[in-house]
Amino acid sequence: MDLPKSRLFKNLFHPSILLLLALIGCAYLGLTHSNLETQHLTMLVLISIAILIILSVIVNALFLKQLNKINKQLSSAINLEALHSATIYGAIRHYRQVSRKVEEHLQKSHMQHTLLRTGISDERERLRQQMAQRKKSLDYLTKFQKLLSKNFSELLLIPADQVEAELTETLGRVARFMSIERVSLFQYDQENKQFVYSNEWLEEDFPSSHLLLSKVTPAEYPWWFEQLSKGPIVIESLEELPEAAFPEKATLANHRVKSLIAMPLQHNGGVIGYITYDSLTHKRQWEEDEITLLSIANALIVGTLVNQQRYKEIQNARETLEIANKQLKAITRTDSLTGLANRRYFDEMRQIEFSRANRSNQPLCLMLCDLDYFKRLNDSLGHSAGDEAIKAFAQALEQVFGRKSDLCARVGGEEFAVLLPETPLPQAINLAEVLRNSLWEKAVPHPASPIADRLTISIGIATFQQGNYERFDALYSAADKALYEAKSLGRNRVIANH
Ligand SMILES: Nc1nc2c(ncn2[C@@H]2O[C@H](COP(=O)(O)OP(=O)(O)OP(=O)(O)O)[C@@H](O)[C@H]2O)c(=O)[nH]1
Repeated sequence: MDLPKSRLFKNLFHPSILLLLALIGCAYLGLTHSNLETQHLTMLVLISIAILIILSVIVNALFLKQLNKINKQLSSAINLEALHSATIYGAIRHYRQVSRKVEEHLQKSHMQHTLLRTGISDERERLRQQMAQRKKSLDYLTKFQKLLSKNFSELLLIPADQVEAELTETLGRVARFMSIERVSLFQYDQENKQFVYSNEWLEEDFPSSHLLLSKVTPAEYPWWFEQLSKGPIVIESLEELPEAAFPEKATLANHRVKSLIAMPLQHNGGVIGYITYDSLTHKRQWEEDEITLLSIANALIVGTLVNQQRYKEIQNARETLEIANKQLKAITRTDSLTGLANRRYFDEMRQIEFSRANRSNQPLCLMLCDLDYFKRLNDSLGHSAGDEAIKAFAQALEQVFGRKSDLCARVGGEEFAVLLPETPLPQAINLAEVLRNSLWEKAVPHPASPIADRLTISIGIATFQQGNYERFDALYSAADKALYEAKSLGRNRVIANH
């Protein structure tokens, strides 16, 4: 390999060459211009220098050999074409190349390392944010879970007649927690085969679903009800609805719904209702855990509604039973032909009224009425005409005795009794006359009567006052006695037992 001229020139002034030249000069002067002793000393120095030079050449050769070896190793290490240099210069040049490549490699590695470090710190930041987000979401879900379990378990415990209002409040609490603006509950109406709005909670100033839609039939929204039969409907945006859901899309848009969750209320394998949780202000990405928690809440709502339904059924049954009891009681107290009180009820009431009159020291009048020659009416006009005549007299009784406290009863075939609490005798006699005239005015035909062309009545009256009778039976006997007297005196009259 040829050295460039500049390097050749530089090498001529290398210190070792200059030193060699200085030594040769000194040797020449020592050998030519000195005595024998000095010449010997000079020779000794020259021989020493020669040995040193030989040693230096050997060391140099060994160094070069070693250098070549390292050179080969480095070349193969960095995948360069193997260089073979016999000179230090070649080796150094090669080393520079190698070191440049090594430096480039290191720089590249450093850059990669820097990039890697940046990547790791980005990833760490991403993970940190992800963890913070997850923690936030977990906190939210934990609070949500607490809210649901507290509110809905309370709902199961409150009396069924208070559930209606409390359920709306509970749904409102859930809505506020989820930051949504409307929750609506629709329940299945078995009779009309439709879902009917039953409860709704609304954030202020937001439109009610109920005003737009109070009942929904599966025939109108087949897609909706098919989805509900499978599970919750989760809509993040109305745009994602399939074509088959066009009526639903139109209705939801009309209801200003941006996103919603609809939870079916399932019981005994059927859908008994559903709840819609509507976001009206913005599109929502619902969390899967939110839906899971709402499903748990749903089970509690179903339990509440089923309880409430049972309560209503029991209430209805109780009311029906009460009505039936009242009817039964009325039947047992009423005379079927006239609708007046019957003998049994009269017997129940007479003692009560007698005791009351006794206690309050108020007069109590008893009026006994008996239709005149009634057997003859039956015989002449027939039994049904007799029944009609009895009914006509019952009507007259009801017209004359309008006070609630007055008790008119049919106590025998054609015998009637009237109990008049807090009624003095003269007033009772007047009323009896009014009654007698009222029957006369009705002109119920009685062709077989020997005293008139129509049905007439005989009335006997007795009054309990100031303890004049010890027992009701005595009062009754007195009235009966007066009636007997009215009959004896020719009938169609009023007789009072004074
Ligand atoms: N049609 C009809 N007749 C009845 C009913 N209950 C009783 N009677 C009849 O009423 C009649 C009562 O007759 P009596 O007790 O002899 O008295 P009367 O014929 O009214 O004669 P006086 O009372 O003396 O005026 C009987 O013939 C009974 O059969 C009834 O529910 N319907």
